[in-house]
Amino acid sequence: MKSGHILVVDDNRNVLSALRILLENYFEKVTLLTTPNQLLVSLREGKPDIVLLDMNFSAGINSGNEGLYWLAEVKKYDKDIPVVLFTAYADIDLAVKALKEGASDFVVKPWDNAKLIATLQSAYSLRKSQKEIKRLKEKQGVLSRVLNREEELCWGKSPVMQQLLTLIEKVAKTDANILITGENGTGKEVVAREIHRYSSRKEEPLVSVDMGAITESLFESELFGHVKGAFTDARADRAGKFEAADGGTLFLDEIGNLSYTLQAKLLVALQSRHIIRVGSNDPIPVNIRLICATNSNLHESVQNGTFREDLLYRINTIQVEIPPLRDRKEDISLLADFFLQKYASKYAKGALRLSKETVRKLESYSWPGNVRELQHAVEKAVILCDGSELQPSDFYMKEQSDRTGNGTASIDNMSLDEAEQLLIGASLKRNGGNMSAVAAELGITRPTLYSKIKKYGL
Ligand SMILES: Nc1ncnc2c1ncn2[C@@H]1O[C@H](COP(=O)(O)OP(=O)(O)OP(=O)(O)O)[C@@H](O)[C@H]1O
Repeated sequence: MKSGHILVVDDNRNVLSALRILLENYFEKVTLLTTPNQLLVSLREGKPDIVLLDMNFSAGINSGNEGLYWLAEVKKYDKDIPVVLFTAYADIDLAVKALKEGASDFVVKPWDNAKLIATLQSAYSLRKSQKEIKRLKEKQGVLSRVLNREEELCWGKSPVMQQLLTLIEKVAKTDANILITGENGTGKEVVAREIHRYSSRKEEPLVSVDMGAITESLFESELFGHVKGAFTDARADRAGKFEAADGGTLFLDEIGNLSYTLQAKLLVALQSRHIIRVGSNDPIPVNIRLICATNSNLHESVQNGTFREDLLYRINTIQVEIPPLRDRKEDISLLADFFLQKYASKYAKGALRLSKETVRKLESYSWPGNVRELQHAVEKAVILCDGSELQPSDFYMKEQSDRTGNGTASIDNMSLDEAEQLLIGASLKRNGGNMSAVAAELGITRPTLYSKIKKYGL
């Protein structure tokens, strides 16, 4: 099917008639102008996709200056509209000048029909791609505004969290690589989103990759993309997360779980600021701001040879440490109240409050699963409570000894979920939080382990 609108400007009526007959076979609409004086009006009213513009209009003057003048006028009106120039003189200097000034291409008269059509069609394809990119960028802008909308958060009043907030605001404005550390559930991902939201890249995407859930074989394709035919399932070209985050922020969660071999591949991409899609040889430049998070001590991992020192230095220009909830007890009641209001509204429970004894119980618990565990505990209590004041009995927290495997918990009366939770908790403790070791010990994959940790708020 024919598509596209071409505007042809030439003062030779014979040329125009010949072009009309030729071009109408390929384009949906062909507009002809015998003088460039009407060019801007035609651009405004007709909105052509491409312009085919003669270089010389005044009889006897063949300097090409008229063409260059009108080329500049078109570009002033819309810098993206492709302009193909037509000249009777194969003047290479003029062609180079016109291309430098923004012409998409150059055709010499008398023209060869096939070449002229090929030139115009490629200019039209360029126009279509530009329009598509513009449309996608607008869509992405809308989406990122929706996704980056202010999240309802509660930071608490502890000095350590206030300092953390100040640090977040300060570092967000720079392009420095940031390493967020903290136990599971402390809010590392929340902090990464906040840093992105306060940064100059906030209109661009924040792309998260869970390194704990990514398999060794899919790593390169997920991060760097692939070209069609690179492997059996690669049915089309696909961009990876680096490209998706171009202009924005790439958040690599659980970076400590990346194998040594893959760490080297990641480092190459970070150092060169280029990626190469699997199956291709062409480097693609990427402009990303990197934020990583981990619950392990990467300095220790460097010491014991499981994490590359050069990668650590590359990713932690600034380290943001989120303290565990047990070390900021003054925030527990605020957070509990915050989640209480959130879930009371979600589950249409009316006004709810925590009794004094309940607050005491929450504050004296050690919250090994941190904010996530508190959030789950409050949600569960809200769903199950009857009155408007939540009592200690509405909160079921296992003694920490149960979870860590140090105590004398018996599995006789446990559900399958509880036993699983107990086993994972004990293994995590034994292995000092090393996910690979825990997964190996329990005979499950790292992604499975990871999803169970999330599920139980461990
Ligand atoms: N300041 C906060 N205000 C409100 N909710 C929070 C806050 N911090 C964390 N949360 C909530 O706690 C849960 C855990 O947060 P998040 O996923 O950011 O933690 P994490 O440290 O990245 O966890 P993991 O190490 O398991 O990936 C989320 O549901 C999040 O919304």
